[in-house]
Amino acid sequence: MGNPVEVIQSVKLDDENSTLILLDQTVLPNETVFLELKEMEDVWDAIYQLKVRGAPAIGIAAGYGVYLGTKKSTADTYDGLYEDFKKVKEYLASSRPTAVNLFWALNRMEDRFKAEEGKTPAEVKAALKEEAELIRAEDEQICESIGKYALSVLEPGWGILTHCNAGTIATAKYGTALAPIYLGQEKGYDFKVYADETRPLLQGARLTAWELEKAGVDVTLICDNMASIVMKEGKIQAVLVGCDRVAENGDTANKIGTSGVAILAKHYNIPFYVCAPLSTIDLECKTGDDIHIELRPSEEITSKWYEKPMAPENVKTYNPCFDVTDHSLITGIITEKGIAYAPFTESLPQMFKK
Ligand SMILES: CSC[C@H]1O[C@H](OP(=O)(O)O)[C@H](O)[C@@H]1O
Repeated sequence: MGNPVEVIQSVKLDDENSTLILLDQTVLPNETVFLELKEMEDVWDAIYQLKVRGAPAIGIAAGYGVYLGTKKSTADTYDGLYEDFKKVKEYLASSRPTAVNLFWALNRMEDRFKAEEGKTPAEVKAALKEEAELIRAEDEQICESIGKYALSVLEPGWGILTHCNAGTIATAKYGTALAPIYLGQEKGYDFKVYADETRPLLQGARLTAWELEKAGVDVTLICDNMASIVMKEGKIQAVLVGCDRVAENGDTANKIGTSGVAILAKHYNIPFYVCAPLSTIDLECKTGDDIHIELRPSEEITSKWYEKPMAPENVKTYNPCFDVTDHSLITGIITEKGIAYAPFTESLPQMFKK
């Protein structure tokens, strides 16, 4: 039986060489390639191209990225360094709009910068490195805690459907939606995971199936249009998904197709859980209508995975890469502080007070 915790760490800092090391998730499962990035333009591109992806992993990469970008500054005053810091922060913030962890991490790094007011540039840079390392280290503990809370609503031997990839490579370790799978495996829970391939970028086929097979977990890959039949046939006892931004009322933005899975789960009376670190919950967003949904290039639909385009050249396309699952379709939102149940406008803020 494999050991999930040995699954590759997807974001690392090589401070000695001022380098951000990223597992390139766009070439998995066929190649395992680590990118060594020194320039902010390359970090921006890695986030935009989903070379690093998954809300928590994006936040961790942004924390290290803004540290490395600020480390390059030659400013010899606190204020001068702050001007350079803000330029890097604003640049990285423009890479992708939906996953709140990007902005949460960058804002947390700015708060730490401000907490160091009056210090020398060298001292501030050291503090930024420390904060970026804390973001990563905390994420490991957060995901493990989400996994433990999730196990409290699952039974050994259950069929679990998941969408996209909210696994260990999308976080510091364990993942969010996959955390209970890994923790359950260590306890002999013998979950049977059904992974939606998740068109158009196939995070489920390329990443979740790869991660879980590598860890020795029972995983079955299905096309997105098969979610209904596996539920109807009684193969699924729970749905677990990740998230990119949770609004105060519980409306949740996650990979495109998630809301359809939630509607199916409601129809078949199957519990549907969102696994959400508090860093992905945005109480400033009152409802899902306030969440900016990223639109992506047409080629991801028409040609990215094929030697020749599989659609008429220049056909009109629409490629929103997230959708919003209405809070009424969500059984519970599993955080590192506990499970929030409806009414989420009351239960979610309570999670931040624990
Ligand atoms: C714990 S990963 C959360 C979330 O991020 C993924 O989006 P993307 O692959 O575009 O970065 C997906 O929606 C996951 O559920």
